[in-house]
Formats: sequence, structure tokens, C-alpha cells
Amino acid sequence: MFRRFYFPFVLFHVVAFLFSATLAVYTYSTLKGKDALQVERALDRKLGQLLDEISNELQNQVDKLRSISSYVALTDEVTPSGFDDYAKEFSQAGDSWLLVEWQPIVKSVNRTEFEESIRQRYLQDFRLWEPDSDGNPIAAQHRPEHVPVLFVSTQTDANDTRGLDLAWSQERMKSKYIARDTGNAQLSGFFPIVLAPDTEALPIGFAITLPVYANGVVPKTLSARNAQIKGYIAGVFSIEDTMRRYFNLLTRRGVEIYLQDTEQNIIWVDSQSVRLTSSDVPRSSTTGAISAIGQKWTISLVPSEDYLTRNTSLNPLVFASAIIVIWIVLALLVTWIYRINRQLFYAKDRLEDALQKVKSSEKHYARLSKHDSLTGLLNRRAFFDILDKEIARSRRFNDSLCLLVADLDDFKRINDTYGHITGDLVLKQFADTCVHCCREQDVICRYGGEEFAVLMLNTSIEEGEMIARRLLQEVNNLQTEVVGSKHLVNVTFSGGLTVLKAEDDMESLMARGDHALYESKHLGRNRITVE
Ligand SMILES: Nc1nc2c(ncn2[C@@H]2O[C@H](COP(=O)(O)OP(=O)(O)OP(=O)(O)O)[C@@H](O)[C@H]2O)c(=O)[nH]1
Repeated sequence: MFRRFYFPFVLFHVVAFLFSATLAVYTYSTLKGKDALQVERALDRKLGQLLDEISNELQNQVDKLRSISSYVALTDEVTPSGFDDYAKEFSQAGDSWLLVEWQPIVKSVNRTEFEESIRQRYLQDFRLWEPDSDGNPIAAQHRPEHVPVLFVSTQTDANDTRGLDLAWSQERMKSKYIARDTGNAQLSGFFPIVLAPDTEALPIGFAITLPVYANGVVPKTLSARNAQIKGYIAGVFSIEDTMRRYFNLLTRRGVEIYLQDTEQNIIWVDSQSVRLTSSDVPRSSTTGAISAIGQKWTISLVPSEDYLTRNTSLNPLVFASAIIVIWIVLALLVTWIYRINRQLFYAKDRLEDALQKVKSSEKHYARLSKHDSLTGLLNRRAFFDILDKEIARSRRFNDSLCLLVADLDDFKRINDTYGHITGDLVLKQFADTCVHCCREQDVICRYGGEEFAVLMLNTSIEEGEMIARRLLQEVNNLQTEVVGSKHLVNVTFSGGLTVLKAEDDMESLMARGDHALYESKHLGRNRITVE
């Protein structure tokens, strides 16, 4: 009976799919990681370049402001047109400055006089302004010192900045004081630029402030620098205008740019600069610092998903196809292995089956070669094998051994009268009776057609005779039903009993048994003769 070959196809496909998907996803993410690294390196290079360019730009602007400051320092009577001409000469069109301002120091004692003198000499509607805490400009009141914008050269229409005290911005004020104390140019933090008292849109920017001393000589001591300062030359720059040209290419491609000053003000340079107050720069950024003119700016480049996708050589479709291809290859491979395996499986089954049959027929033929097929008793050849060994064993242990040779009486007549089938039944019943009457260790065989032999091991002649007579009696009582009728058949046998003697061999023992049997036949059958 063949077993059924089972293969879990559904499970296989699930496993094959998961395997292919895992392989593809792993490869994809590894390559994507490499791509991301390349993008990061490219951004790093770009950032380094930007830092250099911006640093140069700032230094360039400082140099220009220094030239203007020398004009103010050396000129006794600075006029609006003179300042404007001079400022414009050094700040060519196309430069990134929004305003260049001259901010003289105005002490509280002469603040009103100063306002008045300016009105009389230059600007009839001149007024001093300063902002409140919310950044809204209000009229200047009780401050000990003012640094209002007196003259301004501007690239905007915002001439109203004249009179504004732009020191109201904390970042700007701080940079001004540092410039005054150190005597050096100072870059401010980021702040909203007020272009007029009623400015609505405040661009975010920064200022570069230079302290101006009489004759352009910077006093050596701090107290002297504080006492002798004449005012400040300041360049005010919009981040949007100044930085845009450096960041343009990157922002257009989807890289977000964040600028951070020393005061932790963060500017997001996008389509329009936005000052962030609470949000942080995203973590996944390429960051670099620039130290310029007393400030430290941090610039962070954050590539958008869109930018990463465009700069990646990986195509998800290719990997989706890879999953399917790997899946198909696995399926073909396993189908091939499955077929071979199934053939082997069934071949093994057939072999096992055949082997089983061979084994059972071996047993069958082994039994057939030793036994009589009708009665199941040992056959003549097997009997002689055993007889030979038992004679030798009896000799060695000095045991007594009896042999009974039995032959059914007038058996030919039974065959002739009732048929061979009934004859066979009689033979079988006689054999069963022998097995029943003799002991377990005795060896019984069908010696010939209706001749039998019983070897009684470890048995004296007296015991043997007793067993033989008991068998004779049992057979006498035996009745076999004729096949196909209710008629009963009786059978008898004649027996020759003998015991192994010292000089005996197999032939002599058998011959004496046969002789005794003939004696029984001769004396009238149905008897046992002992010899
Ligand atoms: N039914 C059947 N008959 C068998 C078998 N083997 C031998 N015979 C028959 O047994 C008979 C033996 O006959 P005989 O040798 O003349 O002996 P008998 O008729 O028993 O006469 P005595 O031995 O002198 O008593 C023969 O007819 C054989 O054909 C067998 O296996 N089955």
C-alpha cells in the first residue's frame, strides 16, 4: 500500500514570498543607506563651500563699511548728500545691504537741541523715535543716550528710518555695545528690521556695526573708547537678500536651510525667511559653523524626501520586480526538487514493498522447505537433520532417545472408498492427534505418504511405549467425517518403537524402527511392536 506524498505548497509560497521580500527590502535599505550617505557627503561639500562664500561676503561688507566709517570719522560736517554719495560709492548697486546708516551718539542733555539742529540744518520733519517692548516705534523719552539714524543710504524707499533708534532690538543693542567696548566691527544676532515707524512687514536680518572715533583712531582703554565714541556706522542686511543667492540652488532643489545665531535665534530660509521661536532644527541635518565678526552662526542643511528621492539611484519598481523574480526562481527550483523527491519517495515505497514481499516469501519458502504443507509437521529432510543432531546430543549427555515409526493401516482403501480429500483429512487429523498426545519437546514428522515418525527426546523405552500406546488408543477413538456425507471413517495405525543403542547411527535406528513397524503389520495391524 503506497503512502501519499505530501508537500505544503501554501506554506512554501508564503515562506518563499517572505524570503524574497526580506532579501529585497534588506538590499533596498542597504543601498538606500549608501545613497543617503552619498547625499550627505555631497551636502557636506556644499556646506563647506557655502561657509567659505558667506564668510567672504561678510568680510567684504565689513571692508566697505570701514571705508565709509573713515569718511565719517574724518569729516567734521557730515551732510546727508555727502554721506549718501560716499555710502553709495562703497556699496555698489547689487550689493546685499539694505541700509547703511550713520548713527551719532546723542547725549540726553542735548537730545532736544540735537533734534532741533537737525531740523534746521537738514530735515525739517526730523524726529527721534524708539520702539516699545513689543517692537512698535514710539517717541523717544527718558533715555540717557540715543544713537538715532541720522543719515541713511538705502536700497529701499524707506527714508523714514532717519531718526529711528534701531538700538531697540536686543540683538542689535548687544552688538553695538560689544563694538563700542572692543573697538571692532561686530555682527549682530538676527532681528526684525524696522524700516519706518509704521513698517508692517518686518524682514528678518542682521547688522554689521562699526564704532567710529574721532580721526579714526581707536582709543586703547575701555573707558576711553566709551568716552570718545562718536557714533556707529552700521550696515543692515536682510537675510533673504544677502543669503538667498548662496542658498538659491539648494532651496530650489528642496534642501531646507536653517540659520542659527549665538543667541539661538533660528531662521528658516525658505521661499521667505521665517524666524522660528519654538521649533528646533530637524535632527537629520548636515550642520556647520561659521565664525565671523564676533558672531558664531550655525548653518544646517536638511534634505527633503523629495530631494533624497531625486538623488537616489534606487528604483522601488526594480526591487518589487526582484521580489517576484526571486519568488519565481525559488518556486521553479522547489518544484523541480519536489518532482525528484516525489519520484524518489514512490520508488522507495515500491522498493520497501518489494522487500517486504521478498522477506515474507523467504519465510514462507523456508517454512515450506522444512514442513509438510498438508499436516504442518516437519518433513522427512528436516526430520533427518534433527535426528542426526539429537543422536549426537543424547550420546554426549547420555540421554535416552526413543523413536516411533507409524504407518496408517489400509489407507489405500480409505482413499479408494471415500476419496483423496477425505484421505487428506484423515492424515491431518492423525497428525493433530500425534501433536496432542506427544510432549512439546518431541519431534514429529510426516515421513512419507501415510508414514510418520516421532522422536521422543530424553525418554526411556518404557515411557516411549506408554506414549505410543496412548497414541494408539487416541487414534482408535478418532472418527473423521467423510467430505460431502455424514459417514464417519475410523482409522488405525501400526507402530514400531525402538530406543537408541550405543552402536546405533541414524540408519540403524531407523531400520530397527521400520522393522518393528513391519512386525506390527505382520501381526495384524493396529498395534505397537517394541524392538
Ligand atoms: N489422500 C492421500 N493419500 C495418500 C497420500 N500419500 C499417499 N497416499 C496414499 O496412501 C496409500 C498407501 O497405500 P499402501 O502403501 O498400499 O498402504 P496401505 O493401503 O495403508 O496398506 P498397509 O500399509 O499395508 O496397511 C496410497 O494409495 C497412496 O496413494 C496423501 O498425501 N493423501
